[in-house]
Amino acid sequence: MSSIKVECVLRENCRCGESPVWEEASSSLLFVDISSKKVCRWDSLSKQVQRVTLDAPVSSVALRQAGGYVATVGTKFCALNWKDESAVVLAAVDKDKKNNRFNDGKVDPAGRYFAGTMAEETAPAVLERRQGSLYSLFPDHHVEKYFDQVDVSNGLDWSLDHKTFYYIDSLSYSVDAFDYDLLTGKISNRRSIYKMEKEEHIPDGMCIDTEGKLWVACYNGGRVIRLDPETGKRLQTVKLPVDKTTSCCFGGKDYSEMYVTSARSGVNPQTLLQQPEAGGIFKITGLGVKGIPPYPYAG
Ligand SMILES: O=C(O)[C@H](O)[C@@H](O)[C@H](O)[C@H](O)CO
Ligand SMILES: [Zn+2]
Repeated sequence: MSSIKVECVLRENCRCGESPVWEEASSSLLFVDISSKKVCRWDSLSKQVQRVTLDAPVSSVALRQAGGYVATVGTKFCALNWKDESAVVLAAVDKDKKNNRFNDGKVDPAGRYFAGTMAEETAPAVLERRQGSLYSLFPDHHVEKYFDQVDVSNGLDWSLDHKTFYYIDSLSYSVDAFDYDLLTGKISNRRSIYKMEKEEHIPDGMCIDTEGKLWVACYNGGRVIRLDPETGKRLQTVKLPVDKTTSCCFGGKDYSEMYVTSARSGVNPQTLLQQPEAGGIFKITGLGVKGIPPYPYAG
């Protein structure tokens, strides 16, 4: 008997909600609205939202060990001071690609901030292809580039033993794995561990659970799917009441709840009537599996 419950906890009307991150210290969910250039923090206790608007599309946010946050803003890795709403540039990438911006990002278990880029879209999933690259910002603020030729750099996470890096380039319709060397931050041996089914549409954001299984938000698919990276099999599908589900993370008490972001951009007017919560933040309870706390950026 399933007791899975999906509820819209915040009707934020995000144009492109992304990068949900649980901040345990404040019982809050951080997320971004990329095209609105906003970082948001939803307090799960008071239900209040604080919003900080930056001067360029902000595609991911992460905790910072020193306090405050880091975010990918335009093509820059930035430190974000929440109180005075200021962003300080730590490093810039893709300087020769004026039409590029960062997309999804996440911190690795050693405190490096990984994020990839893409060409700006003219419509959802319509863009100049192979313009993106994957980077990471080390704690000393130097940047390493892993590879280029990326279409839409998206979901990423690490296995529980830190020996595998999982990565999604959305338009490949594949979830990939690499061997990961935590000590050096190097990746190698790329392979696909899951190919999307037609009705699952585009793989977007991703997170891992305490059993080492991957959860992938399916853009246009209105669902999150649970994958076994060892067997390459889909284990579970949880449907949401909006099509453009963009990313997911665990949070809440003991990381037993899942939070899912969504997008409103590109949803046509008729669909919006049936999906008024498009662009909202959803909470899934009763999954029976937990997540792990996000790693903070160590620099
Ligand atoms: O949310 C993101 O990661 C991108 O910025 C979005 O624009 C969509 O996911 C993309 O269109 C699907 O490929
Ligand atoms: Zn994404």
